[in-house]
Amino acid sequence: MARIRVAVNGFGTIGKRVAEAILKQPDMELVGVVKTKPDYVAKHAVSSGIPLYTLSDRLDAFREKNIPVEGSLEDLLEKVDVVVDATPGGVGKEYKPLYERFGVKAIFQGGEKPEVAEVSFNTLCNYEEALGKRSVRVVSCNTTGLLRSICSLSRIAKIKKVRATMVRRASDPKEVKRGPVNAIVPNPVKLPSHHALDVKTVLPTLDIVTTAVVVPTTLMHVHIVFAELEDQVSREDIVATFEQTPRILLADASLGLTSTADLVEYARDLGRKRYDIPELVIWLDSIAVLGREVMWMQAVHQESIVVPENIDAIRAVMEAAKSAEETIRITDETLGIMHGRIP
Ligand SMILES: NC(=O)C1=CN([C@@H]2O[C@H](COP(=O)(O)OP(=O)(O)OC[C@H]3O[C@@H](n4cnc5c(N)ncnc54)[C@H](O)[C@@H]3O)[C@@H](O)[C@H]2O)C=CC1
Ligand SMILES: O=C(OP(=O)(O)O)[C@H](O)COP(=O)(O)O
Repeated sequence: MARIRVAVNGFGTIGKRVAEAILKQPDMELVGVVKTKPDYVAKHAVSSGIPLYTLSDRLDAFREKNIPVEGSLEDLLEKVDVVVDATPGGVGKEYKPLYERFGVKAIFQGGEKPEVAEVSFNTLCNYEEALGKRSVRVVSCNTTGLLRSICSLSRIAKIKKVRATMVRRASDPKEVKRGPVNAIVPNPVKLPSHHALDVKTVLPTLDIVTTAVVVPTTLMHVHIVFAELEDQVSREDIVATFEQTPRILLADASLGLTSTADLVEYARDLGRKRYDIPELVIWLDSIAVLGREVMWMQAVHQESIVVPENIDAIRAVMEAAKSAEETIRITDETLGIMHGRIP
């Protein structure tokens, strides 16, 4: 069968990771990526063999810097079946009419409003809703983390309600203009935070409320989650469910995995590129059951958690895998994504 021809528009934190993940898929071809700036990232992409394109009014800027480009975004869209839009939040919607004009299916990111796409997406929760769609929005990193654990828990229990607090990282490591440097910032002060609404774009009937603060770290987000279940479920069953769910790792604090810094150090020890952790990490010791209430703490590596979902979304819109299980098997094997306990 012919491989799915894919473009990536926007080659930043998410775009470069998704592009590299596409290169590892047996059923996909990375036809090219679009960069706006003729900088070191563009030069490195070229030297890594990634075909580079730019916006039509930027071609000269690349030539002036002697960075070879294959053509414009429009040239690239002529050649592909799917575009992954990884431009900054809100920019993707500006491109939507162009993608439609070229008859190219589009995967958008969580920084876009839900209306940008026909469906908001998380593989474990609603893979089949995205089958054959023209546009899909992969929800943002915090929402992806919440959805993974909620949909895992839903396998063994009916969830009555979820209340969760997001402790958000201040910026990604490469960003130099964001803060706070020395404060904890309610985000927003007026409750609730937007994350629950985003979860509801995938699970519309779930009773969920979220709050958030931003803290001075770049490594990962941390969530403190409380769920009330319709029936009582044992801690053992909850641990077993998380343990058996793809893309969830359980971290054992008694082995020293007590913070996001330890998780990142472990990813470094694994030799993972950019210390990426596309798995959701749940602290084993934090999982507690009080009657029908369950609580746990989980960590989200914001730069990489949505990468596997982007790959699955490509398969979904092209109907190249009929079920979540089928796409997860390929994506997780090719990207080395684990589940179970660390280590
Ligand atoms: N960084 C994160 O933690 C996460 C980000 N997201 C979402 O992913 C999307 C992308 O975010 P990041 O990768 O973090 O942003 P980024 O700023 O790292 O990357 C965006 C890239 O798009 C380029 N760009 C800017 N304007 C463009 C245009 N008009 N056409 C083509 N390219 C353009 C920028 O130069 C940059 O290379 C956003 O919707 C964001 O909300 C989702 C999950 C996590
Ligand atoms: O935390 C994130 O999004 P989310 O809180 O909407 O899930 C992403 O990392 C992007 O966050 P940003 O808008 O602080 O760059």
